[in-house]
This record gives sequence, structure tokens and C-alpha cells, in this order.
Amino acid sequence: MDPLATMEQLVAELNKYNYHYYTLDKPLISDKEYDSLYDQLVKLEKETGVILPDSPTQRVGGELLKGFEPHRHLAPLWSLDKAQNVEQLQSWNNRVLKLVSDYNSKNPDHPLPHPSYAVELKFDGLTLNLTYTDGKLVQAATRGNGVVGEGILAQVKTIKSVPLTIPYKDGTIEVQGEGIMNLSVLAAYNEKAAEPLKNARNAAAGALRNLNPKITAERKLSAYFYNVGYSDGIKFNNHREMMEFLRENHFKVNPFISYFDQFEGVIDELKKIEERRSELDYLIDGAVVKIVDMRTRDVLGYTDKFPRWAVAFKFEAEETTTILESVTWEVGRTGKITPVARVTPVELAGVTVQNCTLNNIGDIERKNLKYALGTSVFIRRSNEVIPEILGKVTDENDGEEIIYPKHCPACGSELEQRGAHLFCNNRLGCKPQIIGRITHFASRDAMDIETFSVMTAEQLYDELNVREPADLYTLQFEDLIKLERFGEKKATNLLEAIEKSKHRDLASFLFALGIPNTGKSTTKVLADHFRSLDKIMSASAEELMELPDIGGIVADSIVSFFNDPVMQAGIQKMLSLGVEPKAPDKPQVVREDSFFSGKTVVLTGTLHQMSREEAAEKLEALGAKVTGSVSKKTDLVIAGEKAGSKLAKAQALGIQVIDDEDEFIRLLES
Ligand SMILES: NC(=O)c1ccc[n+]([C@@H]2O[C@H](COP(=O)([O-])OP(=O)(O)OC[C@H]3O[C@@H](n4cnc5c(N)ncnc54)[C@H](O)[C@@H]3O)[C@@H](O)[C@H]2O)c1
Ligand SMILES: [Zn+2]
Repeated sequence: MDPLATMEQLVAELNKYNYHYYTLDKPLISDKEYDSLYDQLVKLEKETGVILPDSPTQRVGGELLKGFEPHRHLAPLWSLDKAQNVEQLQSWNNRVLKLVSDYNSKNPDHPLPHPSYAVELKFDGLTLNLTYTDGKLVQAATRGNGVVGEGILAQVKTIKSVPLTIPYKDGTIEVQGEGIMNLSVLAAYNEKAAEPLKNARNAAAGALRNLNPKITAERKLSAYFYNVGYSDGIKFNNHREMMEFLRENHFKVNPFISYFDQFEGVIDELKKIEERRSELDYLIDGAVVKIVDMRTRDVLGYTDKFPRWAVAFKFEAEETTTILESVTWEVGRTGKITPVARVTPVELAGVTVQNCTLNNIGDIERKNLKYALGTSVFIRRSNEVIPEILGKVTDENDGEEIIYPKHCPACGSELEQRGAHLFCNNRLGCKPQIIGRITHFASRDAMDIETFSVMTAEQLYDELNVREPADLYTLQFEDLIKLERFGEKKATNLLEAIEKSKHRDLASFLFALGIPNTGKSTTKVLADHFRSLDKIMSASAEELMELPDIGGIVADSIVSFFNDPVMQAGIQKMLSLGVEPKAPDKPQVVREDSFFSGKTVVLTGTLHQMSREEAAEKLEALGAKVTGSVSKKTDLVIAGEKAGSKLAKAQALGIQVIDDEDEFIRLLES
């Protein structure tokens, strides 16, 4: 195709995507795909020297939505130049250095200082421009086209961290920041929402540009501020002064700002930020590098679109779109049937994604995916987590139907629906359930049988008739050695590991049994309290419910698990084969006079100065009970970075929360 025709097509396409993204807050493609089309257009414009009149490269923002009062920004709002990799970043810096040295050779009496750089997070939300006159918030606007935005004062006032009045009272200033939705808030919102929000950016942008401020308020947004764009009374010499001004005037300023005199430092910092990205409780799509000195900024100036004194370093995308090709159904160890989506393979955050989780049939309905086979879907992958389907790109039911199975894909038994999940009830005859139970039993947090894997479980099932965990204790060297891939060494190692597991501690043994609804922290509570398997097996639901962390559902699960004759027989068989779970050591002396003594505490989110396990040990030594889930019995929640639904629940129940790690450490040490 001739380049002009390609450009026309790109312009039309990009303008359509812009409209959906900026005006409707409902993107049709991922940022990654958008950016690559945009780059193609920029390249063609450079090559041909032609810029079509409605090219998106010539504008900063989107259409204005009817219904909002326009606000003319007192100083224009800029977009940012972008660097996709270190080379592009270097060439931005080389340009800066050259302009500075050109200036200095022309103005030897009044040279600019050697550039130093500020590095900030690039928040992925909606730009906000707030106008304060004589200390009072009088307007708030979107970026709009950069010159005129939409007035959204009523909506912005619902953001609790936005100050309505500020100490600075000398005339008018405009302050820029980003309206965001915290990921933990999004998760909590989606737990209850009839229609889950696909993405935190669109959730924030959609809420701020909603004509009903009540909806904005429900989304519990937050905002970070990073710039004073206009002021008629105050001048700053550098970025630090400007940040200090924002802080003094009670704006929420991101703590992750760092300053560098050397450009190498900037590059290292960008790597660090990218590594820690998944710990943050908000979306960022990169980091912004800015020249610190204001006089240098003035000299460098602006292009039509962006300042020459700043550049956005874009991180690898975590979201993209692809086609949902098919859904298969997998059976877990509890008999739960999980839908797994196969998608058209696509590169995302450094790996090729082919499978995504869909959780359960309730999830399929909520995400409007029932008729999505063969259509475009958004997928997201943040570090380490299996990619997830966020939703269908368009709202229409224009795909093939996902048919829910009626029979177990493994054993053919009829499935039962409980809540949002499907279950196969054929516990004793359904192979993947048995394999799952045995593998779980042997896993590290359970019996910790080294070298054991799913493959081992399958081999033992197929060839040696191993049907339950207890059968592991009947294995003989002569049988193992006959198996494929089993040499003498491997057989001996496995038997030794199995032997060693006989004296595993009681809490791990209970965890290994795989009692429904009962995780590691609950089995530890049980072991610490009852100190013997017999007592736990005969405990009543009432007795159990007196313990921290154990509510009605968990208590019932435990009681009915131990009432099941099959489970009883399995446990008896293990005991008769020499399994002897070790009771916990006598509890050590714990303090009774600390801030934490006698309190039931939940740890959630990521702590930076110690692991959660270390924190739990310290708390226990100070006389606290550390439990895994938030309930009415919880006295205190320690929330680290990226605390999710537990924090939201604590807030809903009005439980005391410590979300400042330094404060937490101070209390531990007091
Ligand atoms: N998916 C789609 O269909 C679609 C459509 C249009 C645009 N987009 C995405 O939007 C991007 C372009 O968006 P843009 O021009 O709004 O923004 P930009 O990437 O040019 O960045 C400028 C914005 O960054 C924000 N920002 C966040 N933290 C900041 C900080 N610390 N300092 C300064 N600014 C900060 C500000 O809101 C500012 O307006 C594209 O790269 C693309 O990824 C996607
Ligand atoms: Zn089955």
C-alpha cells in the first residue's frame, strides 16, 4: 500500500481508538497495541514529511464530553515524550546535554548547572488539573485537549485525599496530578459488584467523568500530585522546592521520588522501579524522568506536544487483547471444576501467553463472557501470576456460547453446582482429585516429601495402585525400582523422604489432610490449641469456634471432615503404618505487657523490612495471636503494600489498621 493510504488508515483507526479510550473510557485495544500503531504513524510522518490534518500526533488529549462545563487551563497541560528502551532514553539525555552546552557556550557569564534528574512513577489514571484561588479549591478539570478540559469539580471533591482548602493563599495556582483507583479498592469493589470493572485506569477515568458524583464517591478514588502548572504568586527554583510546596499544602505526593546527578543512577532506578512494580497498590505504566532545575527547564522549552525537559520511560505492558479460542475444564483436588481458557498465543510482559484462568462459572457470567468464544478479550498478567481474562472487549454477545459441562471431564460423574462453582462428587473414583490430594499431601508446606511431584503421583496411581495418601506408607523398594525413570537412588531417596515425613509436626500434618476451607494458619491454630490429633478429631463445632480465625463454615468443615468414615479409615491406616505427627513444643514465654499482648492480629500485604513470617513470630512473642483472616474477632490489621480484600474488610468492620510500616516497627520495638 502506498504510505499515504496507510497513514490515512492509521489516522482513522487511531482516532477511533482515542474516542473509545478518552471519551468513552472503554478502550477497544490495549495500550501496547495502540502504541505500536501510533509509532507506525509517527515513523511514516517522518519518512514522508506529510502530516494529515486530523493526525492524533498533533493533539494532546481527547474530545470533550457534553454535559461538563469546559475549563480553560491557565497554562496548557502537556503530554510526555516517550522512551521505550534505554537507547531512546540515552538519546533524550544526549539532546538535553547538547542544548544545555549550546546555551552555556552562548551565555558563559550565566551558565546552567550540570543537569540533575528527578525520577517519578508514571501513574496510569486520569490527569487532574485543580485550580485554587486564595486557598480554596474552585475548579477541577480533566486534561481534555490540553488547552480546555472538562470541569469535574463535584466529582473530584469526592476524593478524600484532595484538599478543599490549602494554607497557600496568595492568589491562584493550578496543580496537576493523576486520579487513580487503588488496586486493593478495585478488588474489594469487584468482590461485590454485579458488573466487575475490567481495569483500574478505566474505573478511575469513568468515575471521574461520570455526571453523577455519587458514583464517583462509591469508587473511593485517590490522587497523587506531581506538578504546579501555573501560579501567579510563587516561583520555584527546582523540582524539590515544588514537591515540598505540594507536601506543605497537604497534597498527596508519591513517596517514590528520587534524585540523581548522574544519568547512570537514573537508569538503575528505572530498573528497580520496574522490578517492584507488582508490589504497588496502583497501576503505573512507566516512570517519568524530569530535569530538576527550573531555569534549565525554561531554556529547554517545549515542542508542540511535550516538554523537552521530561521523558516517560514506558514499562512492558501487562495488559493486552487476544482471541478467546476455547475453554476446557480441569478437576482440582477438592473436586472443584475450573474453567481454563485457551487464547490465541500473545506476547505479554516477556512471555507467550496461551492459557488464562477463568476461576468459575460465576466469573464467566459476571465478566460477560458467556458468549465470547472467538471474540476479543482483555487479558492481564502481573508478575508471577497466571494471566487472567478481564472481560470481553465489546459488550455485544457476538461470540459462540461457552457450554458448561454437565458431567465430570475426568470420570463422567454428574456435576453439582454449589454457588458459583461446579463440583464432581466422585471423590474416591475421580483420578485428578486423587492425584491432587496425594500431591498436596506431599507438598512442601504439608508433609514435605522431597522429590515428589504430580508426575510421581500419576506414576504411583497408574502402576502401583496408590489411591490415597496412606498408601504412600506401604510402598516397597522392590516395587519402586521397577518403575520407569526410577533408579536405585531415586527409589531410596523417595522412601527416605516418606519415612522422614512420619514425624512431621501436627500443624503440617493437618494441612496435608486437605480439610476444606482450612489453610495453613488455621491448622496451626488447631495444633497449638489442642496439641493432639485425637482431641482435634473429636472437637465439637462449638469448641472450634471459640478459637481465633475459626468461624462457623470452617468449624463445620473440620467436624464433617473428621466424621467422614473414609477419612477416619485413611488416618487410622497412616497411624498404624507409623505416622506420628509431633505435637508443638510448649509455647515459649510470651510478653503480656506489650501493645500487641492479647490482641488478635492479621498481617496482609507486603512488608519491606521483614517478611510476614518474621513479623508473625515477633508478634507471637509479644503475646499476640496471629491469624489469617479478618473477622469480628480481629483486633488489629497490619497492612503492608498492596494489601487487598483483607484491608477492605477490616475497614468495613471498623477494625484498627496500621498501614505505616515504620509505625508498626516502632510498636514492635517499644
Ligand atoms: N488503548 C487505547 O485505545 C488507547 C488510546 C489512546 C491512548 N492510549 C494510551 O495512552 C497513552 C498516551 O496517553 P497520554 O497522552 O494521555 O499520556 P502520556 O503517556 O503522554 O503521559 C502524560 C500523562 O502522564 C500522566 N502522568 C502520570 N504520572 C506523571 C508524573 N509523575 N509526571 C508527569 N505526568 C504524569 C499525566 O496524566 C500526563 O497527562 C498512549 O501511550 C497509550 O498507551 C491508549
Ligand atoms: Zn470426576
